[in-house]
Amino acid sequence: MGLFDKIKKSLFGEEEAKPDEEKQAKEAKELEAGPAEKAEESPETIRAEQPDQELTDEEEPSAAAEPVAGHAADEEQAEAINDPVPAESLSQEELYEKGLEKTNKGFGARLNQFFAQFRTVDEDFFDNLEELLIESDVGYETATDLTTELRNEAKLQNAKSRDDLKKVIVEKLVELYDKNGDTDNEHLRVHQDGKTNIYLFVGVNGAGKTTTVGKLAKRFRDEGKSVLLAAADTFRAGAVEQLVEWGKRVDVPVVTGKDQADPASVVFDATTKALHDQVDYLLIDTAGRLQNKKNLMGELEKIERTIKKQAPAEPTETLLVLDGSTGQNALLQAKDFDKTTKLTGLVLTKLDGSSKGGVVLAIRNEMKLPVKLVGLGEKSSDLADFDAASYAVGLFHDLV
Ligand SMILES: Nc1nc2c(ncn2[C@@H]2O[C@H](COP(=O)(O)OP(=O)(O)OP(=O)(O)O)[C@@H](O)[C@H]2O)c(=O)[nH]1
Repeated sequence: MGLFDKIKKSLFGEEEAKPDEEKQAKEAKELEAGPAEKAEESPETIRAEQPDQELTDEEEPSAAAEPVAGHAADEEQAEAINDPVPAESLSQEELYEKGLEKTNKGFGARLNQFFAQFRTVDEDFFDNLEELLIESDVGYETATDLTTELRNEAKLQNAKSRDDLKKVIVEKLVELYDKNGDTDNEHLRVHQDGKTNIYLFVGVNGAGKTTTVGKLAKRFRDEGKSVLLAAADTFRAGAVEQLVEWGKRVDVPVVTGKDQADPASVVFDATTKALHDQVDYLLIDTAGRLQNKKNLMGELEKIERTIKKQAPAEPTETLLVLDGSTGQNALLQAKDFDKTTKLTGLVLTKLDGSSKGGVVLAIRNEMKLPVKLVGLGEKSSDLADFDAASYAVGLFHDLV
């Protein structure tokens, strides 16, 4: 189903589900019911060799994680990981709608309020709309483009009432996202020749990297793929344990190093193992860092070099994980990280929180970077491929 068919269906309703929708719903169901949710046996934890920092079997794992900004306490995280299989499986549209409830109450409610103030569509209306869009973090350029397009469309469709324009806004948002896209880089890249796919996850503290790696590992395991995780976040105490816990839950081995070990050495060992064992996916979790701290960013460069040296290719994906509630700062993060490690896409997490949502458009418009995955909750099943139509409709479902 095309993007606009989806929007139309959502806006105007449709009696019958189309075949690909049914397929999506079925796939979602299968994903939820996947066998890997409860690991019966602990998978391997592979300790990376640290020639300079030998670790004996007797050594205790690091102390419990200090809560870091954006992090729940350990028990809460364990609880989130141990989510029961939901009684009712959700289709992608339902997952978005449920996940975006809070965002919708923020951004959508503000738009609703705005529409309630204006009865007629005049210049004043468009000026105020532009302001509201800028405040909603879509970015100045995007807000201006969008308002110009809406002005033209309003003329074209002879839309005089505010209600006429509500639907046009959603359509235009999706069109704008689509227009700035690169059709060859919309979804997660996967090697077609059986080579190991290496996904590197980067981002600031607490953005949701470890959680995303865990959720994605579950998805691939449920698809019957072989997966290896690399715990290259040796900086935050507790991060390694958090990933090992995910590994146990989704039955995937994890390569670890000692706390404070050189993350590049963990990546080296993990890449060697992944290539040797010909696993389908190697997912690398890295430490959170401030994008403006040179030495930390240098560490990422080293990790990237390590991968390239071993697998004479780029990482298949270098994904920047962004907290959806960060607003305009997300755009700055994307620009800074892109300078250090060439990004191939974004993961937008915590959209179930009160994210302003608009920043997706700003990043897309300015950096031409696609959002590939979205986090819509803390459970292992709360991960979806980004879908602009579902996103826009989820954002505005009270509005339309
Ligand atoms: N509600 C919600 N919470 C999320 C989502 N993704 C991650 N979280 C939570 O956000 C917190 C931080 O997530 P992590 O995955 O540990 O973040 P990180 O980027 O690995 O953090 P560092 O290791 O410090 O760099 C945890 O409490 C997660 O449970 C999401 O999509 N929705």
